[in-house]
Amino acid sequence: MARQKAIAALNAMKAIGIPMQMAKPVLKNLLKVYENNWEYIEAENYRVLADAILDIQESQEKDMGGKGKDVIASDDPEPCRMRVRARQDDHPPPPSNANPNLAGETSQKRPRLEAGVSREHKGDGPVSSLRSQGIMNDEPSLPQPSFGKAANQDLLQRPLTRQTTAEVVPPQTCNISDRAGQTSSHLNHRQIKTPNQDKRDNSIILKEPKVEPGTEFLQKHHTGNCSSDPVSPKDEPCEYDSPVSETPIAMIHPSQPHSSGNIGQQSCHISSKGHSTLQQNVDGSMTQKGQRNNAKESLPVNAFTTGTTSELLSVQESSSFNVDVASSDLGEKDTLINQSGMIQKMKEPEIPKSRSLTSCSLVVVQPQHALGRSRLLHDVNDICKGEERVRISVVNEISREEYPPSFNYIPRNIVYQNAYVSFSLARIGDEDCCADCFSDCLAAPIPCTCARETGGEFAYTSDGLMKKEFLDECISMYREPQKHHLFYCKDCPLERSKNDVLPEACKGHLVRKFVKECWSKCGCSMHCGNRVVQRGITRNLQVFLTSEGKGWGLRTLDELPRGAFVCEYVGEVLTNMELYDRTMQTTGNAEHTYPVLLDADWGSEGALKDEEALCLDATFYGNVARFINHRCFDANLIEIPVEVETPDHHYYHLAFFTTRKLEAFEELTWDYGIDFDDHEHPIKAFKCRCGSRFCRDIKRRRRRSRALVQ
Ligand SMILES: C[S@@+](CC[C@H](N)C(=O)[O-])C[C@H]1O[C@@H](n2cnc3c(N)ncnc32)[C@H](O)[C@@H]1O
Repeated sequence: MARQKAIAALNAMKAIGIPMQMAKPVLKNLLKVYENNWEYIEAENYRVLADAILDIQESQEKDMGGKGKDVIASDDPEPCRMRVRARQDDHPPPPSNANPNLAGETSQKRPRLEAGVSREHKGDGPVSSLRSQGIMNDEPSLPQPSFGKAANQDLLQRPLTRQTTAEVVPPQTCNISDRAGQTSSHLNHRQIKTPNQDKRDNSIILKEPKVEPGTEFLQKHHTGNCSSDPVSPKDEPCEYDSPVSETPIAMIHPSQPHSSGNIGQQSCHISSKGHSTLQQNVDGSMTQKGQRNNAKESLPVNAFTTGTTSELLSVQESSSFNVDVASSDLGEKDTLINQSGMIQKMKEPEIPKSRSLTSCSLVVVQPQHALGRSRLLHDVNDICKGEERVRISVVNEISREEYPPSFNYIPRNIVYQNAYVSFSLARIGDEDCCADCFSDCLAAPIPCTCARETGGEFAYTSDGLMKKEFLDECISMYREPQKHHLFYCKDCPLERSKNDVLPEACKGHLVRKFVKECWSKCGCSMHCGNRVVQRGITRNLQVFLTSEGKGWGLRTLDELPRGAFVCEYVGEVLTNMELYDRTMQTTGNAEHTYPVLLDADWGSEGALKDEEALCLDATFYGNVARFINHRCFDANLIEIPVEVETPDHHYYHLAFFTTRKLEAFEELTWDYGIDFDDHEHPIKAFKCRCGSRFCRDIKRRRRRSRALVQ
């Protein structure tokens, strides 16, 4: 509840132009001052909050000799403590539950704006916009808090008569705060409840019946006049209790394509010279990545383009390590390439300085236009734009002229901005590599040090599959998390990101099994059997429009054995704080992909800093995994953490392996871990059409129907 209130407050500030980073620490202090009495903070559309921010802004401007109008408060609330003001007695009294220790020091004094400091002349700052919207009046009618010890005392010296609710002007409905619930940060963490999160919430939804080995739910559909006669997923037939009205976002397309041009985005393709990763080429040979690929043309990508999709993209035959870097909406380049070939963003106005650029490997600028717009810019013959070793086609056998919304295809994760992901060789100690190995580690008589994460045994067979025992344990961990170990942070970065003001206690993180692959500092070759995920996609896959109304999906074109690596979940690496900010800014259109929390082994790293609490978001930059639809419980893929370039357990690759043998043309599915029972969640989960007999959503709907009948 407090979290939602905090989000609503921050949203209200945002609506009047006060960035969240500025509002957060002030709100935090206000809550202390008012002892979490939201009534006062919410009154008059968060008037006290806006006033307090203004005070700080004024104070900072004053401290800077009036020069700095655009001072942005850092996360450190220290500056808030710098001023103590006395207000005149024209305001209602403070909350009665204010610090009882100071109750004796009653005074009629109350904090106020400094005499002679007019808020009116502050010109174009957020608060003047507030005032222009009629949200702030000149005459304050509520307690005006100051901050810091002295300020607190000053505030608390007022008569301890609690203001009645009648005296408090109820907050007006702010257009943003209505949406706040829907766009709050925790939505993604909570919407995508991993099983461990389910456990955290004491939910019983994961106590699903275990799938009987070999159980299959066959019902084959023929989807249109597909030349290859694809077989639909082996889903059990499943009735839906009402027609689904929600149009999958993926099916929304610009109604009126315009002529091509470059509206709002330029892109350039830059090699990652600074990286020491190896890449296997299509022909199987290895090249050191990092050479500039001049051959690859930058393709302007924008929301409105004419022409057929296949005409619009030139497909590169060679696999390259390119990164799309977008410039700002204004078209100005706001990226730079540093000497080591890394891409860095030059300006990001709303990110506090305290979250400086760390040793990120790559930095991608968020294409601002991308939020919620569609572009018809896919090569239907290869949605990967030549970035993978295989081509992945797009087929639509259901409707005409509809292709997936545009996104930037990336074959590897890329740091958005603040995430701490360091791929330096120096950080890989002897215990994290097998420098003395040669050729294929799997062929050696004794497993090398790289097998340590998997209990001294390699996780892969010599056929490149996940070993049965390892896979079984991973599946059990995912499907029955209650049987496995949970780690509880003392100060949980995930909770901090959801609510910096009043973080809740850690709900627990599942300590999951890891695979450690050999890498560049190891002595073995790229053909070593302990390198599977880093080779990228090798299976023949296809993006297709599902017939069940789930939007686009991904399927295998060939039979796949159990334990086969299919693809990695690739996206932008974000801190959870960034995800919070991003989600606050995005509209509902961004919901078609699901950020994934990278919290598999937080326990091994002690207290994590915000820049180490990471997640992946494939909404704007991602690979084919962004098309994998959800299936409750008995999905045919499972994601397994794989450590490759860094021994850090806060960053790893999330690799999808098959949980059973798959037929050709079966849809690939993955259990997002959504808790369909989570009614408090600000964002409604989609109506699940997974078709599984264990569907949690169908069960929920059945329960609800039964309850209504009784
Ligand atoms: C990661 S995307 C998967 C790709 C998506 N279908 C598309 O067209 O881009 C997740 C979204 O797909 C849809 N989706 C995934 N699984 C679904 C399911 N089991 N039932 C209904 N919709 C589903 C939902 O709209 C969800 O927000």
